[in-house]
Amino acid sequence: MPSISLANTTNSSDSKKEKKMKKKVALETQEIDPLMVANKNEKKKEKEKRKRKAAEFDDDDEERSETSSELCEPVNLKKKSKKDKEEEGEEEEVKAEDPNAVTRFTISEPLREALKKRGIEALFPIQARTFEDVLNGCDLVGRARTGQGKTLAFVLPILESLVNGPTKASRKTGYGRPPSVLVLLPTRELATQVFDDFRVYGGAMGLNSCCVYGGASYQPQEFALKRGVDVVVGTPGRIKDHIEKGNIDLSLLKFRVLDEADEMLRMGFVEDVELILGKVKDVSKVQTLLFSATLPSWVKQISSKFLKPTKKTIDLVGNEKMKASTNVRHIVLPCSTSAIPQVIPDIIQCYASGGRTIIFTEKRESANELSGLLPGARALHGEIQQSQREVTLSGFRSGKFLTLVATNVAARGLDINDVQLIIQCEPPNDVEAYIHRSGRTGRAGNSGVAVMLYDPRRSNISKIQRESGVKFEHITAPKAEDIAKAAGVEAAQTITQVSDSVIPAFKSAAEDLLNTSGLSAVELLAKAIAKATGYTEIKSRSLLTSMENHVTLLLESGKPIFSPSFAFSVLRRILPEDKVESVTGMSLTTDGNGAVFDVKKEDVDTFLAAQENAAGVNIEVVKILPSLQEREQQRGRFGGRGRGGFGDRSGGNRFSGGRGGRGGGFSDRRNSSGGFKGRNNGNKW
Ligand SMILES: Nc1ncnc2c1ncn2[C@@H]1O[C@H](COP(=O)(O)OP(=O)(O)OP(=O)(O)O)[C@@H](O)[C@H]1O
Repeated sequence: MPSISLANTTNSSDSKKEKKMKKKVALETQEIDPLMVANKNEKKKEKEKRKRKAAEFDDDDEERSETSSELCEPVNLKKKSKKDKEEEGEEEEVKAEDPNAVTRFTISEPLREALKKRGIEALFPIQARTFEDVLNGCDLVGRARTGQGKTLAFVLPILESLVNGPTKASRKTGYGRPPSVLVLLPTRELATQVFDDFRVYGGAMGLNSCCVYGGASYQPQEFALKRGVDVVVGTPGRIKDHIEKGNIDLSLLKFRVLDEADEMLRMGFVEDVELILGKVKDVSKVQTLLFSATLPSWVKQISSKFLKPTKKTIDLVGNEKMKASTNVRHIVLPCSTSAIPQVIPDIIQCYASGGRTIIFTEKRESANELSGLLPGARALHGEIQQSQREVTLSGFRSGKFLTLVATNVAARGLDINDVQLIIQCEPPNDVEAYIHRSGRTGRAGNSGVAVMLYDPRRSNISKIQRESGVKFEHITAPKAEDIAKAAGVEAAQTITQVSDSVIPAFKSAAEDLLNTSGLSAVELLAKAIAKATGYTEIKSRSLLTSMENHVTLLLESGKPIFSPSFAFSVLRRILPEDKVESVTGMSLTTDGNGAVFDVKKEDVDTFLAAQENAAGVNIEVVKILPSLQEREQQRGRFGGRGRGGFGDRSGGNRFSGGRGGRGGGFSDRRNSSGGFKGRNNGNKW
């Protein structure tokens, strides 16, 4: 059990109080302060910035985006004249000063109203940059960082085109009409989310949409399709099934959209996608749009197969070094597998600002296991029944619980309000996964925090750093005392809210305690608060593996240490075998002159005293974790006596301490699926 219990089943009014309290704590506890206070202040600034952001056109972006526009003649897109604006009144005029104001685009009144209801009065850059091209009939590849509004970048111009624009004339209406728009997405959750945008904004324009995905029953989907819809949103497998059953007729299709295209293709949907796109007889009459935050080069090659040669590319990331969200604090924290369940509640306490947290694991079993260990958390992965997945996601969205433990099934596209913190239990296999996972926070101009846990001996964070352009902040696990302080202030606040009416009932017990305990009233109250927070024992954490009641030591032998086995041999010369055996996490320092490792707190004195047994050997307690060599640098050096396996302290469950076994699942990346193959439940999420 974690030593700190989390009250993460609060409702939204509680969460407001929580946030207030956290700010107070932040001002009182120095280690945590800068993060929280900065977060809050940043948020305020972010809000103001967000307004400005929508208005910004980056000249560099202009240069970065390639365009080829021969076939794309502008239609009906003149900006409003001064006279028009005068007629619409002063308020409209002020908004129109914003170059990305909705009023400056060919967006009709009902759509404008629907946007306004959702608080959108200006387009984000990717939307502003692609709007005219899509409305003009261009095929388009669109790329912008996570959370920058790529969905509306295709939804808005498509709707305008269908209702008032170039595709209006040839669009069929009435009962049994075939769809005009087909949107393909990799996951059901994402399909539902994008469908919701089409439902709301399309509904405002008098257009009908339906959503089709595997795991749900066919009948309602068939019924909707037969009745006739304008927009079909769904996952490739189920859409293919409907096409083959004759439920979807693509003969009058005007738009096809591949959202999160790289993921769809990576998941093994290539054949389904090709088959679906191949069903369109006359491709010259169909516009194809492809959007993602990540477009690996192999996707660009594939896109040239599906999109016209005259396609436009609007790439707001381009060759910029930073590919991940710039609104997110990207943090790494060393942590052994067995310490993960204990460390996560502390990270949430310090970095979630009372908001939602998504924790990513590599495997489904790990998501199940971890969600069982974290109070109030729920799991989401591909093996969970669709109906339950929907319940879980909607519970998370509505704030019924604040911690979601998910596999990559939640990495892409999910847009959930107030996700403040992302925790990745280990570095993902590819940089795209890092970019999308961390992008579940810091959306639409808000700020967020992404913490990635790693084992220095096994993980390679510099590859992700290099490829994503992220400059990671290195921290160690929040200190127990700070967490206790934070939790204590929260509990104290809760106690003051307890009704005075309970006092008479508990007064005599309190008096007895005061008279017999030998403690002062303040000391007793401190214990009561500790009990209330579930934090009855202060445990120290090691800097290297974040394990409770362990201490990180540095070994130097007066000459370079080339391998962990050499470090072990030095220890063996000066310490009994059982003490050497108890060492965990042996890692080499980047300068090659030392090795750091964890020992049990009660063994620290033995290790420090042992240095007297050999000249030139120095052992000391580490105050600040030095820079460590990564897996690549240490590869092949862990041979010595089979030591150094990641799971060497994993026992019964994959998170708890104890010896024996690699632990599998959570800890062993070599057991992981190594790819997302197959459709629907065929993938390993
Ligand atoms: N013009 C706008 N003004 C304010 N908010 C907006 C605007 N456009 C989109 N949003 C909001 O921004 C959030 C992120 O949008 P969206 O999910 O489309 O991002 P995305 O770029 O597709 O992200 P990802 O790459 O993670 O899928 C949504 O909550 C959306 O409602």
